Amino acid sequence: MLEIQNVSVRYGWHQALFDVAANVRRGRITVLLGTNGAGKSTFLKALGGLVPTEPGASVRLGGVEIARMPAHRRVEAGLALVPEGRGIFGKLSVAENLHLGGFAHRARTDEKARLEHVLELFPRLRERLPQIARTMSGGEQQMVAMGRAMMSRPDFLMLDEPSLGLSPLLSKDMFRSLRRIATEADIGILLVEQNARLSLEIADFGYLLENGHIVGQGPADELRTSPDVLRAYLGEDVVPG
Ligand SMILES: Nc1ncnc2c1ncn2[C@@H]1O[C@H](COP(=O)(O)OP(=O)(O)OP(=O)(O)O)[C@@H](O)[C@H]1O
Repeated sequence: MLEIQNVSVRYGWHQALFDVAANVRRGRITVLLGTNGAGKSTFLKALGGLVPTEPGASVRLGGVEIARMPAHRRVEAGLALVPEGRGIFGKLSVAENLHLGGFAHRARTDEKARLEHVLELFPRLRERLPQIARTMSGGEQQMVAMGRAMMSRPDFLMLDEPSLGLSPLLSKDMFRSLRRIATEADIGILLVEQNARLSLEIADFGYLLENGHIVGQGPADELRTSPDVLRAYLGEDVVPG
């Protein structure tokens, strides 16, 4: 379990997150929904150690406090982030990108097995290993980014808008891969998504973030039919009664 409490973030005078708390379970998909500027990316960066949190934050991964660790040690502890815009190394080959993902100590001993696992999850990457990453299509680059994160042998995987720029068909494929990663590899997934409809279809649990505050939470199938969620995130008018 990833147990998050009291995460507050300030950018100078602007406070982006206020005492955010959430739990992410292994083998499950947890989605964080929120409108533009709600603080979703900030939350993932704070958990990954890429932006500082205010004193009092607690992030426990399998019982170990990681909130004051630098980013690379959080990866060693088992937390991987696929940032918005994917963050792959465009000039390097697919194989080199994957190799860099396996740099964590926790993954080094079994890099071959890790690579095999990643190539089973994303078979298309196998035939593209020598290809320069930036020449891949958007969907393929997303696979490289997810594959690279998986190479660090994470217990928890955070993804920031993985469906951005993908066609509806590719988004569905990508969400299906996430489901497999969660279930087959027993990894806890924390997903930030604009695509509320698709993400609530595959998620187990969801949190709603607005202006830096958690304003709702519940099982994904309940959120899918909640009038507040329909109105705010699915752009649907709710007929009274
Ligand atoms: N480096 C920064 N410096 C100052 N303010 C920032 C910085 N990064 C983000 N913010 C502000 O913090 C708030 C939350 O931003 P964040 O990117 O986390 O939102 P988001 O929910 O991910 O939005 P989106 O869906 O549009 O990507 C916004 O008001 C944003 O302008």
